Amino acid sequence: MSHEVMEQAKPLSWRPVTQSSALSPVPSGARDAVLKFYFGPMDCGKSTLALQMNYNHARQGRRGLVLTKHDRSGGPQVTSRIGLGQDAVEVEDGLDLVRLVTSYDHVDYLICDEACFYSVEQIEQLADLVDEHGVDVYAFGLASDFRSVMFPAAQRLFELADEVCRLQVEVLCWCGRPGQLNARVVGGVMARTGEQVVIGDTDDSPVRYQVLCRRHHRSGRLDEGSPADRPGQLDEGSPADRPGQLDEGSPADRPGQLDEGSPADQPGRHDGVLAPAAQTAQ
Ligand SMILES: Nc1ncnc2c1ncn2[C@@H]1O[C@H](COP(=O)(O)OP(=O)(O)O)[C@@H](O)[C@H]1O
Ligand SMILES: Cc1cn([C@H]2C[C@H](O)[C@@H](COP(=O)(O)O)O2)c(=O)[nH]c1=O
Repeated sequence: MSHEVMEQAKPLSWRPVTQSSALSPVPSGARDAVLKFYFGPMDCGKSTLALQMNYNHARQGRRGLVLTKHDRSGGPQVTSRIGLGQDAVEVEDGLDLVRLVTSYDHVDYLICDEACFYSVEQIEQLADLVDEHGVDVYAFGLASDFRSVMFPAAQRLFELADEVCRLQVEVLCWCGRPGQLNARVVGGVMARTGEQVVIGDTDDSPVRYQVLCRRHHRSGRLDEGSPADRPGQLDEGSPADRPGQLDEGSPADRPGQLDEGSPADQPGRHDGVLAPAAQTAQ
């Protein structure tokens, strides 16, 4: 273990258990270790839950490490929009997580925020830590990017985790449906191509992210007033465009009934930053 890694690896969480706690102390190795992945769109409370879980494990006398990569704050920390924060180990490219953890005396659990940005190799190392070292791993992150394509690390977590859990704290699309996917909005237009990783927020920056339901992520409609940005997609006038207003006759209402000719009908087809949809809405 290099000196540099040891320097990074300070944030070991542990608190003496006190009588006033409602939570019982938990002995190390009380059960099989687990790999859990909590996912959801931006702003759905992933980092908040990560910090809460760290707090609870630590106050039950367990020793944990908090890891992150590319937190919006720019520092090696986990920050939540609700105002909580905690120093963390930055998971640099090439950091060996097994070596990191085994350089400590004893670690019961890991909190891994922004796990979607880790390498696939690092996800394998997390599984090794669970299976061979009895360390509980709680990973948090986006499942998919702005194109609705899975991050490689998230995909590996879906494949390997003992449990995956979709978080939803009523982060809604503008239409009222549950927010599921993140749009990247560049100069007011939804991007369909670009770098997979661009750190940002859901504020009103020139490059920002917006949480949408699947329907409006696919059609590219960013608000009630804007028409869809893809040919053949639903627009404001369509009865199928609001929850509870589904029109049985509309081809877009049913999985498997989509019109093959429409680019938006084919998952995985992302044809560039589309023109604002005045040109394309029906
Ligand atoms: N002032 C506030 N009061 C209550 N909850 C808040 C406040 N600010 C933010 N939140 C909560 O924090 C959530 C975002 O949490 P955060 O952990 O930053 O999300 P994520 O890591 O998934 O992007 C929001 O959905 C909201 O529930
Ligand atoms: C969709 C998407 C997001 N990102 C970045 C933007 C933010 O910095 C993080 C997500 O943070 P949060 O804790 O979930 O709010 O991911 C990205 O780089 N690429 C994308 O496609």
